[in-house]
Amino acid sequence: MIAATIDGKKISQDIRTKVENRVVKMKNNGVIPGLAVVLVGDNQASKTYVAMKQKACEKMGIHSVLIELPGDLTEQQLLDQVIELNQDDAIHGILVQLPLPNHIDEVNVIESIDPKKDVDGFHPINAGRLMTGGEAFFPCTPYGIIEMLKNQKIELNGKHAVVVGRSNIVGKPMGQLLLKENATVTYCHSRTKDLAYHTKQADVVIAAVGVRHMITADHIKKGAVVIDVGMNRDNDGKLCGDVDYEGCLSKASAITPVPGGVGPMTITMLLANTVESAERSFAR
Ligand SMILES: NC(=O)C1=CN([C@@H]2O[C@H](COP(=O)(O)OP(=O)(O)OC[C@H]3O[C@@H](n4cnc5c(N)ncnc54)[C@H](OP(=O)(O)O)[C@@H]3O)[C@@H](O)[C@H]2O)C=CC1
Ligand SMILES: Nc1nc(=O)c2c([nH]1)NC[C@@H]1CN(c3ccc(C(=O)N[C@@H](CCC(=O)O)C(=O)O)cc3)C=[N+]21
Repeated sequence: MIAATIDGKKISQDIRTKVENRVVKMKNNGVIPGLAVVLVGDNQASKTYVAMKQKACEKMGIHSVLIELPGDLTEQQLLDQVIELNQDDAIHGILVQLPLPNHIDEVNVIESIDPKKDVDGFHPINAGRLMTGGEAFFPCTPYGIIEMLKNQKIELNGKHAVVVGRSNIVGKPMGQLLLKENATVTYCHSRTKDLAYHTKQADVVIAAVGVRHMITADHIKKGAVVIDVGMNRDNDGKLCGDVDYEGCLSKASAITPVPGGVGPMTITMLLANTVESAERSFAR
C-alpha cells in the first residue's frame, strides 16, 4: 500500500476561501477583523513564522499589526503592551509569539491576554473550556489537524489515537480534541517506556515531539494515519518533521508531509479564530 499524502496547502486554501467570505461579510457590517502579533527579540524562526502569518492576513483582508519589541524588555513592559491591545477595539485577536526570552514568565503573559482575544487558545480559560465546554478558542495546530482529518473523511469515532508529545500548545490540546471526536486517546512523552509498543497500536499517530525521524515505519501499524507536527532542520538546514516520511509511505494509509502538511493548517485556523472573534464581538 502506498499512503495518500494529505495536502495541507490545498485543504488550507479551501478553508481560507470560506473564511475570506466571512471577512467580506464582516466588512459589509463595518467591521474589519484585526490581529495583533507580538514578537519579542530576534529569533530567526519566529520572524519567519510571524512574516507568514502577516502575509496570510493581508491576503484575506484581515487587518494585521506587528509589534516588535526588544529582547531585553521587562516582563511588565510586555504585560502593559498586551493590556493596551486588550483595550483596542480594532484588535480582535492577540498572538504573543513563543518562545519568550527566559527572564519573562510565559504563564503571566498568556494569562494577561483577554480570553476573548486569545486566538491561540493558550489562556487557561480557553484551555479549560476545551475540556468542559463553553465558548472557547482551540489551539490552532491541533484544531487544524482535526479539520484536516475531517476534510479527508478520516473516521475518529472509536479509533485509537496515540499522541506523542504533551506540550500545552500541541500535544495536550490535541488529545482533548481527539477525545471530543470520540477517539480512544493515549499520550506518550519522554518518560514513556517502549514508545513503539504504543504507537504500533494506533489507528492514528500524531507526532509532536521536535525530534527528526522519531517515528519510523517500525513505529506504526499497517494502514495507520500518520500526522507529522514536527518542524525540524536536517544537517543541510532543510525543513523536516518528526516522521520518517519516505519510510512510512509504504506502510501508512495516509500521511502528512513537512512542509505542506500541518503548518499551513495552523496558520489557517489562526485566521479562522481571528474572524470568529470579530464575529463574536459584533454579536455582543
Ligand atoms: N506545524 C506547526 O504548526 C507547529 C509545529 N510545531 C513543532 O512541533 C514540535 C513539537 O512542538 P511543541 O509541542 O511546542 O514542543 P515541546 O518541546 O514543548 O514538547 C515536546 C514533547 O515531546 C516529548 N518528547 C521529547 N522527547 C521525546 C522522546 N524521545 N520520546 C517521546 N516523547 C518525547 C516531550 O516530553 P516531556 O513532556 O516529557 O518533556 C514533550 O511533551 C516541534 O518540532 C515544533 O517546532 C509546534 C507548533 C506548531
Ligand atoms: N504564540 C504562538 N502561536 C503559534 O502558533 C506558534 C508559536 N507561538 N510559536 C512557534 C510555533 C510554530 N508554528 C508554526 C506555524 C506554521 C508553520 C508553517 O506554516 N510551516 C510551513 C513551512 C514553513 C517554512 O517553510 O519555514 C509548512 O509546514 O509547510 C510552522 C510552524 C506556530 N507556532
